[in-house]
Amino acid sequence: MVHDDTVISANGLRKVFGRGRSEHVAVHGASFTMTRGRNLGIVGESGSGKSTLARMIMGLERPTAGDVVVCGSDMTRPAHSRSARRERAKLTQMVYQDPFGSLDPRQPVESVLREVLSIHDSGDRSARELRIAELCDLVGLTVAQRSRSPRDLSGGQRQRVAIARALAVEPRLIVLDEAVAALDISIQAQILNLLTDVQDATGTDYLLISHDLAVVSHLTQDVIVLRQGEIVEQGETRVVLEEPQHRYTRVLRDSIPSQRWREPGVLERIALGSDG
Ligand SMILES: Nc1ncnc2c1ncn2[C@@H]1O[C@H](COP(=O)(O)OP(=O)(O)OP(=O)(O)O)[C@@H](O)[C@H]1O
Repeated sequence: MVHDDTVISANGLRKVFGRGRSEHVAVHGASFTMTRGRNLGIVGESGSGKSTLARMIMGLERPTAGDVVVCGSDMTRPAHSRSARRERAKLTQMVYQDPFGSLDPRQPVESVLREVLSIHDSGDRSARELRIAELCDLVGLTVAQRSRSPRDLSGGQRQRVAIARALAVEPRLIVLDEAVAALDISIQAQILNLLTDVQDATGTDYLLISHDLAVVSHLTQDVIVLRQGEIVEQGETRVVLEEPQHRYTRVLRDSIPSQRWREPGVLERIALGSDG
């Protein structure tokens, strides 16, 4: 049964690519629930099916079997009409590892946001300009940075633009697909802190795909562990990381050289420059 506070309800989600001898099962019957106010992490090594699972949740990949409902909307069916696609965009937005996945390198930041707002927002021109300023303030882009294009910004600034672009639509859920993986550790910490502030301000929930358990433990309350397309463990992030029940989770956890995910607040300390 789907409750009002259910953000994602996935039942037996399965994805098979190719046919015959080239058939590959990327996701084997994944079932789980994500609840409002509890960010969910999906962890697993490269090729374990994290992005395929996320793409099915967003309605970008059609499942071979099973179904997924996001905030009451069935994402299994293709969204053919423009209004259906617009409705879907208001449910979920994605922030990628490479911001150029959602940004034109040459389009100035303000123009990116203006375009998104004009598609999704019925407000007038002056309301849109106010909203652009509000979004840039929220993600910490200076006035000078707003008139630049993404190719003239740093990696961290570009990720701020990608986050502002996602927020412009006021989605119920933001999917962060390795969104901080390409950033230096101190910039990574700044963006994670920004994501926490944005969540406090907007109430958007996050689905976080990451191979980095420090990032997962910083931002999520619940976690799913994927191995070769199968969920081998799921539960509260703290419990799963502290007391993994599955051997694969232990291997993932122990493969982090410094075990730094254990230290509460380690990312904040790095961001503040007080971590040795
Ligand atoms: N369009 C596709 N056609 C065929 N195989 C695919 C396709 N997309 C993904 N796969 C395969 O499905 C498996 C899961 O891929 P997926 O990208 O979901 O993994 P991932 O866990 O996100 O990996 P990474 O962390 O490296 O991004 C991989 O073996 C991949 O090669």
